[in-house]
Amino acid sequence: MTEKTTAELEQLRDKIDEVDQQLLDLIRKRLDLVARVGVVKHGAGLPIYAPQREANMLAKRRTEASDMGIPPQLIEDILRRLMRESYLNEKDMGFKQVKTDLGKVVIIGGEGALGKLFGQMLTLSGYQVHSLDKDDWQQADSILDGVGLVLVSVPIRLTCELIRDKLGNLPEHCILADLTSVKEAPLKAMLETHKGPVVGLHPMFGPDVGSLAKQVVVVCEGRQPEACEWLLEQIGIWGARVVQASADKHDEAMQLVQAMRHFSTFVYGLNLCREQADIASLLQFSSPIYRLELAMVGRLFAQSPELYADIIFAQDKSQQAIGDYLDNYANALELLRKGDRETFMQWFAEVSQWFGDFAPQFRNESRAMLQSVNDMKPAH
Ligand SMILES: C=C(O[C@@H]1C=C(C(=O)O)C=C[C@H]1O)C(=O)O
Repeated sequence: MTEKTTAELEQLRDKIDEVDQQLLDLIRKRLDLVARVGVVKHGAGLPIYAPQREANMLAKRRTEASDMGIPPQLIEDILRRLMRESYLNEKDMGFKQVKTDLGKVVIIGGEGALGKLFGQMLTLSGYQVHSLDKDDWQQADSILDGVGLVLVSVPIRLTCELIRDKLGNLPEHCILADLTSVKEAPLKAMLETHKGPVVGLHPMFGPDVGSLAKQVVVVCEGRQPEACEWLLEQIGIWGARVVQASADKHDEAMQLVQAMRHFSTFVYGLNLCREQADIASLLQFSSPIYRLELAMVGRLFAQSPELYADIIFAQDKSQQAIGDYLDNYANALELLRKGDRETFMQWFAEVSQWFGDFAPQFRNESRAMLQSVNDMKPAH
């Protein structure tokens, strides 16, 4: 069905089209300038992401927007979206190589998605990168000859055994690092197997990020941190923030951040499936927050069962965290069964108070997210 229109409306729309074309010209101009920034940064070895510059620029544009009767949040949204594009653009220019006399980088599991991403970033930074996968172990000696960094990026359940079985003979100066999402056990395996520099890394993002700008990489110190410093600087140049943590603290946080989170998402999906929910009609009735929630649950099941089984089953201690969740769920369900609204509201207030300033902060952050979920809804 064609939409209704009038001659006057069409005239105005022609003018809007002209303005949008001017916007395109301006965006092209901005992208070209950003590409030149990429070249300059590459030459000077500067990080792709410049938070101070962004904050200053956004503050100025917001004030100018206000003066012009434009909502400041509108220009901020537009600029943030453009800046996301800048990171991708600047990335293609390559990055400064922090360590020029490293020798080879060998990524074990370099054909996996995360291994590939790190391989790409290292190659863009001028390193000679080789991948060593399942079928390559006969040629391991030649692949590992002259290696300066070994990056282990294999499924969690294989990591420790692989380190112990295969990596006992690395050159003493070589850095041994891993990208596993638990840290205590792999770090222990690396320290026991290799005598040289060791560092544990956990990239807190999936392989589909496009650019590392603003992403977080957790770093757990192993041995000879001074020998690993260049690697952290290199990751910083890719735009990521390096967060130091002890392996046990990291793993403890992961019980909630990963194991519990993914497990409850899994159960949510399992429940929808077993209840035979009709997703298409749920979407029709969905509010933005429900759409976002369904998207977060659904995206889990678009990925590999092994990956999530690995993360959830990796730590025995996760059972405790997940068990506690079940207890709280059962207790809350009991209130519902008894019709005890009073206690429900008391608990609610207790949690609100405990969230403190985070509660309003999250409310603001989620408002912007929910609005963009609504913007992205397909036409019906
Ligand atoms: C273009 C730059 O790189 C990044 C992108 C920016 C942008 O698109 O305006 C601003 C700051 C940086 O995070 C820059 O540093 O100026």
